[in-house]
Amino acid sequence: MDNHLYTVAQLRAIEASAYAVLPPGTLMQRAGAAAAQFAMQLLGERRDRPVLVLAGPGNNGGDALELAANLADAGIDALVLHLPGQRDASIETATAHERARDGTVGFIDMLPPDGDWGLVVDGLFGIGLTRPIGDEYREAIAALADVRCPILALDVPSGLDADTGAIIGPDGIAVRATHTITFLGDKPGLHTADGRDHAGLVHVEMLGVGPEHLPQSQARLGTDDVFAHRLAARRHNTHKGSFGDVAIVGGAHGMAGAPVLAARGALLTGAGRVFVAMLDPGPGYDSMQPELMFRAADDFELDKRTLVIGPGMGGSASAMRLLAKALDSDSPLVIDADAITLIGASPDLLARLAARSAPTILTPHPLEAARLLGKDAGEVQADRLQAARDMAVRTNATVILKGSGSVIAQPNGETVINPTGNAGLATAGSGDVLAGICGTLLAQGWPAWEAASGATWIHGAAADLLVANGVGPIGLTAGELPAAARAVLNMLVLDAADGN
Ligand SMILES: NC(=O)C1=CN([C@@H]2O[C@H](COP(=O)(O)OP(=O)(O)OC[C@H]3O[C@@H](n4cnc5c(N)ncnc54)[C@H](OP(=O)(O)O)[C@@H]3O)[C@@H](O)[C@H]2O)[C@H](O)CC1
Ligand SMILES: [K+]
Repeated sequence: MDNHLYTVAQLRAIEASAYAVLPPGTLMQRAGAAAAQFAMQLLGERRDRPVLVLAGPGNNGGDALELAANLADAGIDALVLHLPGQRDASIETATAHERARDGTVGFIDMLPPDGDWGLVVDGLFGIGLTRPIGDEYREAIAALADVRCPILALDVPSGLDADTGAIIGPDGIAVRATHTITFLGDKPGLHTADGRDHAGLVHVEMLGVGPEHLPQSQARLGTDDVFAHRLAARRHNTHKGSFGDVAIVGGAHGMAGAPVLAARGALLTGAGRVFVAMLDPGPGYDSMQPELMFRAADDFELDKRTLVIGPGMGGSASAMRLLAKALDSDSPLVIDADAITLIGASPDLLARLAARSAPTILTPHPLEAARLLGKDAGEVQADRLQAARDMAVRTNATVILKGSGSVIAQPNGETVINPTGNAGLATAGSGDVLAGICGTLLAQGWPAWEAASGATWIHGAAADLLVANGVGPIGLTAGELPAAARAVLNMLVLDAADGN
């Protein structure tokens, strides 16, 4: 599956390269036709209902006018609110406007208060949006808040930054589409930050443009292809030592829950043995999961096993000492939570981290990433791909920047946006479970890149499985994730065995 993601600059280059070999207007006509076909699918049985088409000042508006003309030709009652602004339209947009006018497209100059639409199409702005949306465009978008029918965004939901998924601000506004048909290539901004909430289901339409026009992309949308080759069915002749040891290092006084959740995540995704090396003795056992082996962190052997360090670890001197030891070890390492914060505050620990050669994964949330990058969380969220890449370079490790559309980056700049998961993951302890799953995959010999991509995909798919079974997203708890992750992993292994 071509799951590449292209920047606006790359899309402009694709457009220009295709433009050079096609008659003028061809791309827009193809975009309008493809969008109209998609719109008809969304209308389904409701083809007798009117379709509202918002057409903006540029070529995104041109796509919308082409769509409206195609819908009208198919007998649909297409009503266009055309907001051309002051600028002169491009030739292809003027042609599209003429075609719409010459057909049976209706033009309205304001939105009826009680529009009973079968579908609304957002053709206000696409990749050309350069500043916050205002004036009549803002009013039109605000009026969509009460709409109950599907909303189809053309190319990009108007108001969203196609590169970052941030709403172009300050004080910006963006269309909340249920579906987006995006042209010439998929965009990172549709899948991370505010992208998932505003793009809805994304359909990529290449407009007949072949691979010869496509540049090398650095970013991809995650699929299980990235790690499927690592999924091995279990042979009968094995023992618990065959599947690697994982040790969770953390658990300062009063913070026993985090390492326990990480340990359960590791155990239920297949680690052979799971230790919980606690800074503070804590309860000394997990009654729900007696398989977990509790030890005192201070005299626990950190070498020769995979470590997940940070859950509930706090910031004490002994925590720093343990972290330094772990960083200097040859053990595969997952660094989470308080351990990231400690590294962000200590150039010495950062230097030890960057000097590592064993597989290393960091799993920051935006605030932890901000601390390590010396930025604020808002700057990290304003460009999540860049923040994840910067952090991977600075730490010389694979980074999972968590959040809606988690971004996985490695020092060479390669980036994946994870497509699985839902709002239910925004719950205490969810990140601990992810760190544990990362630990298990590293313990089974997966390289850091596949382990990070795989763990993030499985962790999100576990939340999706729970929601599909009526658990959450409201009230979904981290403690429910490990068993769901186990189910997802075993389904993936079966699929891989069946060659799917
Ligand atoms: N070119 C082709 O063959 C194809 C293009 N595709 C579609 O085209 C858009 C990109 O079109 P473009 O005209 O570059 O830009 P937009 O339509 O997204 O934006 C329109 C112009 O609006 C102005 N602008 C920017 N921000 C604002 C704002 N906040 N308020 C008002 N106006 C704004 C800006 O012009 P300025 O000169 O005012 O800066 C924009 O240029 C792409 O997304 C596709 O939908 C087809 O995909 C393929 C064929
Ligand atoms: K749009």
